[in-house]
Amino acid sequence: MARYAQVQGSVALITLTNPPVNALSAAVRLGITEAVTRALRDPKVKSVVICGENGVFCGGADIREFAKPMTGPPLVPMISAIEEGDKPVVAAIEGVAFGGGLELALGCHYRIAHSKARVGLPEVTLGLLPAAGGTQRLPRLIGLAPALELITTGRHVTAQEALKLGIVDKVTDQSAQDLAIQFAQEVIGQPLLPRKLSTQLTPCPPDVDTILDEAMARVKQRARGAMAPVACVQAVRAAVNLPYQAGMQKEQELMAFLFRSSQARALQYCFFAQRAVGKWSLSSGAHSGNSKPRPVTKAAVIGLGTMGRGITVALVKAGLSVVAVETNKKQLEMGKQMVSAMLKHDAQKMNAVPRLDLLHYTTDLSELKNTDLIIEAVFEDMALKKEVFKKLSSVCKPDAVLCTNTSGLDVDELASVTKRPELVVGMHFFAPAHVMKLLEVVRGSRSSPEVMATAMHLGKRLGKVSVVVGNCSGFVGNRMLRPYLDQANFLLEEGATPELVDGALEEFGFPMGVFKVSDLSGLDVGWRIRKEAGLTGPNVDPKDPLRRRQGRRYSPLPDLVCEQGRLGQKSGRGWYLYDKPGGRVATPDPDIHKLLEDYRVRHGIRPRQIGSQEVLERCLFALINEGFRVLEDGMAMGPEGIDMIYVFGYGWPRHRGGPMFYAAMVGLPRVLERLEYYQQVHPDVPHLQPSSLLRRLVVNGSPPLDKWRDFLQRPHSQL
Ligand SMILES: CCCCCCC[C@H](O)CC(=O)SCCNC(=O)CCNC(=O)[C@H](O)C(C)(C)COP(=O)([O-])OP(=O)([O-])OC[C@H]1O[C@@H](n2cnc3c(N)ncnc32)[C@H](O)[C@@H]1OP(=O)([O-])[O-]
Ligand SMILES: NC(=O)c1ccc[n+]([C@@H]2O[C@H](COP(=O)([O-])OP(=O)(O)OC[C@H]3O[C@@H](n4cnc5c(N)ncnc54)[C@H](O)[C@@H]3O)[C@@H](O)[C@H]2O)c1
Repeated sequence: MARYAQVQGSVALITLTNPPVNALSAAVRLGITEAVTRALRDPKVKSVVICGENGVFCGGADIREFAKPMTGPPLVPMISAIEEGDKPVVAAIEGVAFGGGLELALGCHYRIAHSKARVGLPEVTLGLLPAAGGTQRLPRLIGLAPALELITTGRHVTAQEALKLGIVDKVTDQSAQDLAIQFAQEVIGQPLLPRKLSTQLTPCPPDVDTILDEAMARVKQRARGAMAPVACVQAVRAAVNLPYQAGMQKEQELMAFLFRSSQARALQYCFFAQRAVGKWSLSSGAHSGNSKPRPVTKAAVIGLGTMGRGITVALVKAGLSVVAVETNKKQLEMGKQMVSAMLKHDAQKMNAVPRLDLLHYTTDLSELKNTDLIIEAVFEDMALKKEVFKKLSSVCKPDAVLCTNTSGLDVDELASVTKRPELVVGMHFFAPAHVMKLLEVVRGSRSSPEVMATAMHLGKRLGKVSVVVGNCSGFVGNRMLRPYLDQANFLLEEGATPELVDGALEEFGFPMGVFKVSDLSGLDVGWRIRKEAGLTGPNVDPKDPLRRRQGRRYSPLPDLVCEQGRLGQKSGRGWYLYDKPGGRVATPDPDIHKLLEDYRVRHGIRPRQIGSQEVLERCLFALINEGFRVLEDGMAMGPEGIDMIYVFGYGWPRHRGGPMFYAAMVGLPRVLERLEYYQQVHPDVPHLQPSSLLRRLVVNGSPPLDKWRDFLQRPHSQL
């Protein structure tokens, strides 16, 4: 797990060998410890180089080992032995030096990086802190403020920035290993003490307390209940206020606390779940390993509205040439301007040239003859979309992949109007499409494995977390959102206010509560959908009472709000009041409180005190319950997919792992018991009726989440 060689006569070369990222597993730590001891003891060795195999220095501690009892030599004494030795040790960083990997490099006396390498301390993203001396050595090396920023965000840093910050000593375009071997010979005999970071003081500006206090305020505001960023600041404070050994003690204490936390478990689960969803499989036996994506170099986007613009930007940024088609001349002009502005803005940030040359705009569908893949993003109207798909089917080359960005319409119905239903697939982006990382890849009943592979591969090229989902109304994310929204509205009827509901959800960790999000997206969007579904407007069955639709409880409150012209941020008024149309700062609105009071009087509802616990249980457990139904219906590959959809598309706090992980943490019996309770109180709300999968899991002793698949009656039935 660590290879030892003597090169150039006097240099010991220690190579970490644990593919794919040379994580510091027990065997690697043992290998390094033995190799370093040998090098330090051998009188013929005058200096040492540590590098990693296959162009990767080290991806840090082996995260898989965190769930098991600790074995092998610990990292801290291993790194101390390197630093304390009397021979210069040079780290040759290629690929990445992350987490424990960078901490190992910081224990070395010199660091040389390849120009394409990246370094960083991403432990905070796993609910931890750098606990192999990173919080104590990095501030001593680069100063308080930059160290705080890197450790609390976990940001990856390029070799060039690392050189500027002083994290590495040299950057090369050639082999970092070769340069490190040469360098290791040149520094033999030079004083080592100034290179031993543990012996140095953290350079402190006069306003050190202000910097630390501001950093703490920043992480608390940004982290919304996440513990690791707070602990990171506390550990770095120790690097300023305490001698090295005492600082290390503090680092260990904080790590011990975080290591056992449910937040760390949730974040580490997210790390693996994010990777697991990329490895899709279908019930036919096709999977990511045996299905080849088609080459896509030229793409097209139909409709340059909100979504089309973002999708176009995302495609161009990934280097694809794009034909953008829009029928409405005004929209085309506006789309053009906005796409160019977004590309220029992005390029400016990256110090690059915007690739406007990759774009071609047209109003004519016949210009799509040579495109490999087309993404339709016209209005959410089945008849219109069918017309577009029919045309695409005759205009495009026979093997072109046809994708729809519909939010929830039937992909099979669209496929049925084409001559190539096997080449039709849903690519459901989230707004703004060039920013949001989630992509639902919707499998129609006839979508071929090759087309699934193509959509998933394209998602990866666009930098998305792509999740395969089944073709049901609302797919997975929007389908689960419905019971959540319903519960929020029912809570208003029963006595809550928008700010009470949002407050509880924000306290839980959502960046915005449900009513603030609705104001942001525009209340008319849902209003239009409800009208089309016959839930409000002229198509309502006259026999339905006002608060009942299609046999179940219905809250007309959102419709009443829209009828008053309150459409959300865009009209300056929605569930909240804004300073102007388009304003972003929400303030509670007495008019909404009055509307709610009048409504309750009109319907004879006695308002009651509603607490945060009820808000969370009713909104979140209803959503989770639908998640179990999604699994049961075979619309998702597993709970990991659902969780990644919510973390990357709906603002679910990552440190709570996603709704299904959260249910497992709360305990399935508890979720079931509360759903049963609320269902008794609200028998007219079918969403609260516990799913049979949830019941089955509880009856079977609530197995861990990775075993839930064994309890599905029709695993992967729709995929
Ligand atoms: C009390 C205890 C005291 C401990 C002391 C603390 C020490 C330290 O402070 C803690 C840490 O270092 S925490 C660690 C801090 N480090 C980090 O947070 C870095 C985490 N890693 C990354 O950011 C990315 O993987 C890379 C950028 C390294 C590569 O990206 P890429 O090229 O797109 O590739 P990819 O698809 O991403 O990964 C390929 C495969 O490798 C797998 N794997 C990866 N890293 C792993 C790890 N550390 N481990 C295990 N496995 C790891 C990954 O799951 C995948 O497996 P699969 O079975 O094939 O699916
Ligand atoms: N807005 C969102 O948050 C969001 C999120 C995910 C998915 N979606 C889905 O994406 C699709 C587009 O939504 P949007 O919000 O961008 O709509 P939008 O109203 O902003 O834009 C639709 C555009 O399509 C154009 N168009 C209409 N018919 C056309 C045709 N035949 N050929 C070319 N262009 C045509 C319109 O002129 C308009 O510019 C819908 O299916 C919607 O459900 C929307």
